[in-house]
Amino acid sequence: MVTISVIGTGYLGATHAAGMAELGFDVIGVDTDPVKIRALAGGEVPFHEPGLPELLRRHVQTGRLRFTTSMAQAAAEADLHFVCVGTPQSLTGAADLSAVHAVIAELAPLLRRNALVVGKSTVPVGTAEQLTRRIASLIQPGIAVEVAWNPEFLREGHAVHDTLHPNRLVFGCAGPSAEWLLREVYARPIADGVPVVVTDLATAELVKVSANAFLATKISFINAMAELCEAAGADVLTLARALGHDERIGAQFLGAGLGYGGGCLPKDVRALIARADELGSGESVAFLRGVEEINQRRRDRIVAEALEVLRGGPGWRAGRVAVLGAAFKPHSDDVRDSPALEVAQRLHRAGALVTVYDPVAAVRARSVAPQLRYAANPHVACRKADVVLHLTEWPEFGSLDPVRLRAIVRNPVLIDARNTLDAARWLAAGWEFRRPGTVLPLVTQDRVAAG
Ligand SMILES: NC(=O)c1ccc[n+]([C@@H]2O[C@H](COP(=O)([O-])OP(=O)(O)OC[C@H]3O[C@@H](n4cnc5c(N)ncnc54)[C@H](O)[C@@H]3O)[C@@H](O)[C@H]2O)c1
Ligand SMILES: O=c1ccn([C@@H]2O[C@H](COP(=O)(O)OP(=O)(O)O[C@H]3O[C@H](CO)[C@@H](O)[C@H](O)[C@H]3O)[C@@H](O)[C@H]2O)c(=O)[nH]1
Repeated sequence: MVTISVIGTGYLGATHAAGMAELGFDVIGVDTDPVKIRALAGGEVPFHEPGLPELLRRHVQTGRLRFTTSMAQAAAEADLHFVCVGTPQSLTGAADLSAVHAVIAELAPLLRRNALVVGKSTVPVGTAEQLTRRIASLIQPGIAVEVAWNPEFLREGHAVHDTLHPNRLVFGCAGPSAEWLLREVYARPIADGVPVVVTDLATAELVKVSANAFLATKISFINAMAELCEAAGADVLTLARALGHDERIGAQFLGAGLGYGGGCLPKDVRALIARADELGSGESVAFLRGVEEINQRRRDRIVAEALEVLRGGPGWRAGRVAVLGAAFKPHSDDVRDSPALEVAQRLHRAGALVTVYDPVAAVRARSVAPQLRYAANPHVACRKADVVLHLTEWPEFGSLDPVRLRAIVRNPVLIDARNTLDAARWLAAGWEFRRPGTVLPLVTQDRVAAG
């Protein structure tokens, strides 16, 4: 059985390493961050991901899953190396590939036996071919090292499930031996019926970014419709439900609200635009600039609405804003390009006293936005608030008691920027309930039969 290394043990790599151990392989996780490696080796996941601590601990205890900062150890022991390092946005909008190149520069000269290097990081099309040439120039004579691309589609907050039960596997291969080895690694999900798409390196790289660009487009489409609904007095929630019943459209990713954020969709859309420009194909993806603009307008919209409430209310001089949610989405503590945190920071810059509550992301949020106040629970966050903003749809916000909260705030105005709260409950408790792009329950035109 092959031994696997997973290089880069962040959100993707730590989950993938534990997933590979669950599939029965001996796995070595490698990272340059000694603090992260110490935590993982001790069975601690340094971020919030449901189900991952249990999986990690189980396999650290069996000894099947080990962690090290030593690339030499990974090179010596593993036959297959998954590259899972970050590819953040650079100043130009293009992907910053320095970590990927650093891995190859360190790993390739250390290899003493044939190996398969499998990219999982999200990269611009053409990267794998470039790395193939680079590896060939760095390896010892007499050994064969192949490059394959196996993009990852996991969602944060559902990462363990998505790793063990992906909805498809994509293998970008330059030759048959890579495909054979990848089929061995994923034998269990393949036996469970997960479809496999085997293709060339470039197509595999492009599948990943185009999937994210498509998801971003779907979100911006429904947010554009929300703008139109607002202008026309129509209801985007009903519109989305009616659209979603059409199987050709599908109900997922039609959640209108504050728009997309996180460590993937925003940067991958920008990187795709940048790469298409480099390839002389900028025109083909010109619409993605519109997708981005719509997404940015959602944040602008909520900031403007909160300021409007503050200006009209009693506490404008040092208006108090309660922000519910800091993570870019629920079930994650990731605050990379978080719409919630951007709105909170912009209101702070505008002079408001902003207090944020998030069930798990407060520590990370504080490290990037220390100027904001953080509360230990939603009730403390809402104390004397002039406006309450619902910016990340954590399930616990759905069970807040609007009657109790009304007694705590100074001005009972709630902006539900994620469109998931039960408007009727808040209205019945005497709140001014705002939900851009929607018609509030008493006058709803929804005639779609329940179910
Ligand atoms: N987060 C996700 O949900 C997700 C899902 C699919 C794909 N991806 C893609 O996976 C890649 C990683 O994303 P992430 O969210 O896990 O990022 P991350 O920042 O959480 O993790 C990256 C890790 O790589 C490590 N690293 C950097 N340079 C290194 C080096 N030279 N050697 C070894 N380790 C090194 C960092 O210390 C860090 O722990 C990105 O390309 C991302 O687009 C992420
Ligand atoms: O209807 C929706 C669905 C999502 N979002 C927002 O879109 C963002 C991204 O959500 P999601 O895609 O669930 O989160 P990620 O964990 O970033 O996952 C995306 O990015 C990963 C990294 O590339 C990919 O692997 C996944 O397939 C892809 O869904 C979040 O801010 C959500 O709040 C909406 O606004 N409306």
